Amino acid sequence: MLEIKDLNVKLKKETLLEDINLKLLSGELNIIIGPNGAGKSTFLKSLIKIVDIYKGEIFLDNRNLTKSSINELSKDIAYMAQFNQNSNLNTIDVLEISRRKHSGFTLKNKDHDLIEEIIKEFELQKFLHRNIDTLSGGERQKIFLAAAIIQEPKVLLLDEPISHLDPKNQIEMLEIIKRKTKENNFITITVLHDLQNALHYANKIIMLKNKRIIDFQDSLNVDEKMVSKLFEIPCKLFWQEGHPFSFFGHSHDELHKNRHSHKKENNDT
Ligand SMILES: Nc1ncnc2c1ncn2[C@@H]1O[C@H](COP(=O)(O)OP(=O)(O)OP(=O)(O)O)[C@@H](O)[C@H]1O
Repeated sequence: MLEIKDLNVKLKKETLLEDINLKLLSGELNIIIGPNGAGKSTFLKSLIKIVDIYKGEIFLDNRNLTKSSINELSKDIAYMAQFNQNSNLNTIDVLEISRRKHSGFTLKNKDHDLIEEIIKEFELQKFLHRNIDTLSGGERQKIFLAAAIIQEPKVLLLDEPISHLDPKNQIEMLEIIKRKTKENNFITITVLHDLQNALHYANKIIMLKNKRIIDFQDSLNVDEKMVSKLFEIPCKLFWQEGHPFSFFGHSHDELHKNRHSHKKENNDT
């Protein structure tokens, strides 16, 4: 279990996170949703100490991580950033370097087997010896996701891991994240802007707004009122055959009415 107690983050005089309290379970996918600038990325960064914690404590399986350095934390926590930096490395180098965080400098046969497995799972064969700086945004995002998962961490932190992917790749990556979380008992925390995918794949939804957690729910219990309050826009939400559908504040003004009737006329002729 990852237990976060009264976590506060300040940058100079500005408070970026206030009184965050959470208990997150192994084997569960927790998805953070919330408006731009709410503090979602800052929260992930505070757990891996890219930003300093001003107040509060973090416990992993009752071990106090609050005073651990980034290097110590990276044995237990893998982090995929929202914006990938250029690195001038080939894909295979990125995967091998990531696996070393788990197994130490000398990789064994079983590490190479796992790397092979991940390459197939993420369909990275074509890019193995390509410099990742030359790859597309989506290709790169898949590699960094594979690199985070291959560390087999206790805690997996993913900041908008599918933002550059097409719909098929988005679904495939979310399926992999969910399955690996369960199989490997990861405590996964993912930031996502897509509400439908968040509700479909998450075990738990963390709602972050104005530096605070305003709700923490089983994804099946999330309702329209909570989402409308979070994003300050009317939201319609319904489930069909196990799939959530959401619509945000569409206005039905003259402009839209004209557009719809125009479309209907075209279809009629
Ligand atoms: N290094 C920094 N210096 C100044 N302000 C910062 C810094 N890092 C973050 N902030 C501010 O803290 C707030 C939270 O930022 P954060 O990136 O955590 O938001 P977010 O919820 O991830 O937003 P988004 O959905 O837009 O990615 C923002 O107002 C941001 O401008």
